[in-house]
Amino acid sequence: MDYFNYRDHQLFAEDLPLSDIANQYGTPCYVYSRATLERHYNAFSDAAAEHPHLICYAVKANSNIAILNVLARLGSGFDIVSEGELRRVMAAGGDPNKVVFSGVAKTADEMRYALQLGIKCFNVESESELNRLQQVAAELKVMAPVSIRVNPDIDAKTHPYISTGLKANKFGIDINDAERIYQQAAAATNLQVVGVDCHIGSQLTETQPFLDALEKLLQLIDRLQQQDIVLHHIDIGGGLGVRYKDETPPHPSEYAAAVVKRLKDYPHLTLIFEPGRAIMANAGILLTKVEYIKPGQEKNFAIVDAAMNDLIRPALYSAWQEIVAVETGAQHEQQQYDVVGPVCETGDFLGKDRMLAIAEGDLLAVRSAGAYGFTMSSNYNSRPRAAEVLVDGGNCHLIRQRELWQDLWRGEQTLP
Ligand SMILES: Cc1ncc(COP(=O)(O)O)c(C=O)c1O
Ligand SMILES: N[C@@H](CCCC[NH3+])C(=O)O
Repeated sequence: MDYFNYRDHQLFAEDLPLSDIANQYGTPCYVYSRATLERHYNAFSDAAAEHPHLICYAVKANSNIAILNVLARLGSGFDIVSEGELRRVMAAGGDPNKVVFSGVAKTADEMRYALQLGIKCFNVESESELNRLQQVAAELKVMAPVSIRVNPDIDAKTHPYISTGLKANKFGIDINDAERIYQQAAAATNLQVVGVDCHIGSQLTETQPFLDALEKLLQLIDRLQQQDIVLHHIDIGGGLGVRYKDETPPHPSEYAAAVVKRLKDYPHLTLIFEPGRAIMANAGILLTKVEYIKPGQEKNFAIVDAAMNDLIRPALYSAWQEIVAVETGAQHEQQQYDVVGPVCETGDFLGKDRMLAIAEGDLLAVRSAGAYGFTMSSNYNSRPRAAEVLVDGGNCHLIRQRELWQDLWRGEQTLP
């Protein structure tokens, strides 16, 4: 259920027809629904209400500062993976004290910036990173809050490119080494052990792998407690999947409730979630226009003005996202199309073998595009990046203007 629904054969975003948005802002254009993202956030926080918790929205899913600001107003914290993301959180009015810093390659400069702001904790992913953090914190004469991101070696049963909790993945510290690293952290002069963290993958459609990872983390917490290393929070990462086609992931409230239930004997442990996709994917669509219809012997192509540079998920993961006509009133013949973009790559498609009743000039909406859509977009083929708008009831706000031609070569120079 979302706020992108048809009224009289016209697809709306909340109370606005998408065709009006296309007229005003042009295409391709990302359109987000404030009510949808707020509802998703609240589903997590309501279900976890009885346990101390913090939702740290994963900024990488959609990092527009208007989106971050909406979440910050709800009390959200943020999971970041770079100084750029942290700077966005600050620009959006986020609270640095609710920021957790993940990522396998934090630089000394990034650590310095985050320490000066006073973030909640560093999710440390290797022994070398721990040593570097100690050194940087010592230089600044501060204590760095540390949580070890453990790799629990659990199969998230998702696409291999987005599975992160297996021994073969680059993420986190092997759970079997974790105790030793915690002892090292506890003994360090400028590190303060505050928590434990894991993130086993993205687009998970079952609760069980999360509960299996949680179990391993709790066992580790118990072992650490026996060594007088007491943790204040447990961060179980993000990764909850959404319905793109016919997947049946648990609802955020069901998932959060299952986790909270398991933590009832750990009332002192604050529970942290790092959801990205579950909050944003179905809160956004990519609006695009059919430029040409190109019939063929083997395939019909609907060539649209959005491309893999705008939305790379189909090209990168063979991801399936629903594509629908924005207006369904006209009596065009229904045909099977590959919906493709203008980029010079055979892999440039948004969807294959889709039944659509459309004509040139019609608008299409690619659904479930609010997460890992704009943030993974590029300027390939010198295509300015799309506009982004946020719909709030009957109002529409331009939250990122379409890039201008001169943005394409900003910072470049010809030889003297
Ligand atoms: C450390 C970390 N936390 C949270 C997320 C958010 O994941 P998702 O969008 O699947 O909820 C990711 C990305 O997978 C991540 O790498
Ligand atoms: N970008 C991926 C998910 C990767 C998650 C990042 N840790 C996607 O679109 O599905």
